[in-house]
Amino acid sequence: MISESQTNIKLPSLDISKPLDSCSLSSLTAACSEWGFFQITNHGISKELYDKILSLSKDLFSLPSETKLKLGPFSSLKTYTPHFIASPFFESLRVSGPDFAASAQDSAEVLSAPNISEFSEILHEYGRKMTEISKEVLKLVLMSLGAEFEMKYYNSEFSNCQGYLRINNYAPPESLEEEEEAEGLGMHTDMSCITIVYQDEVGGLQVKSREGKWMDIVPCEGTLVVNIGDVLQAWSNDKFRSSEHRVVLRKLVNRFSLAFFWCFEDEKIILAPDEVVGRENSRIYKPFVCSDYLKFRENNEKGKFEKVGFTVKDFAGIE
Ligand SMILES: O=C(O)CCC(=O)C(=O)O
Ligand SMILES: [Fe+2]
Repeated sequence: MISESQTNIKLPSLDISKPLDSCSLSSLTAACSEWGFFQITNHGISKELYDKILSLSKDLFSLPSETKLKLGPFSSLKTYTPHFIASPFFESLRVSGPDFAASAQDSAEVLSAPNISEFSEILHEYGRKMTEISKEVLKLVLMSLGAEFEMKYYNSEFSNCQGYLRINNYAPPESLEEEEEAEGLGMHTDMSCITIVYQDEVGGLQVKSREGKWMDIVPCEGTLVVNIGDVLQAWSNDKFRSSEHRVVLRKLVNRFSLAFFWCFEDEKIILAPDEVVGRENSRIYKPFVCSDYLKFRENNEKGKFEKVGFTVKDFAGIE
């Protein structure tokens, strides 16, 4: 169990329904390099949509473990991560794009879920919307390097990105005392380009500062949390930071989140363009194939999320 002092951080909140002014862009630049986290508003995902996914997903998560394990690590679909893999208090269902409807339907059918077509339709809608949001947000992140970077590199480097969603269900141990916390999801970095999280009002998401202090990312209604992943950190030659983060749970409070990962295609060769590195800086990473890094992480983690020492720098960093 954890007991450390935490502090809140104030991340910029960008209204993505209108063009960003130069002030917002510079706060985005600062947030991407300092925290690797920022927030977005006016994204078009309604609370109703989230609540519908929550209610349908709760039905699935409340099925008996034997049923859910039909989608478990040893089944053919492998869309379900049971308790005790990432943490004892975490389970998750993966819905993959680009055909989110088909992916959701396949899992729901295996579970003989009660509302298969509703589940499939609602995830189609969420996946489609998050795909559009991810593209827009990635463009903004590139613009934060300078206006020309989006024009130059968005189409050539990022147009084959793909998304997948993790529906995360957290339940703290019953034995937890009043002031105690449990790790719902251990410290890790994401392997994506960017991740967009819809967290509920419970809170518990924390990011590690450069000084090693855990900081709370306090939920705010209507606001999604965006973070930079490892492959974008490498592509940006460390101009953007893929920060370690985790989720802590408090007594008797369940938590539910939707994490959407926007990733390079498997065969993508990740290499920071010279212009991104900049003449005055040296190159930090060797070129690498995206799926080789994902395999490196999987093999080294033995099913776990975290483990320091297996970062993109360990994998492709130039000494
Ligand atoms: O549940 C959350 O808020 C974050 C989840 C997360 O970090 C992840 O799934 O990678
Ligand atoms: Fe994460």
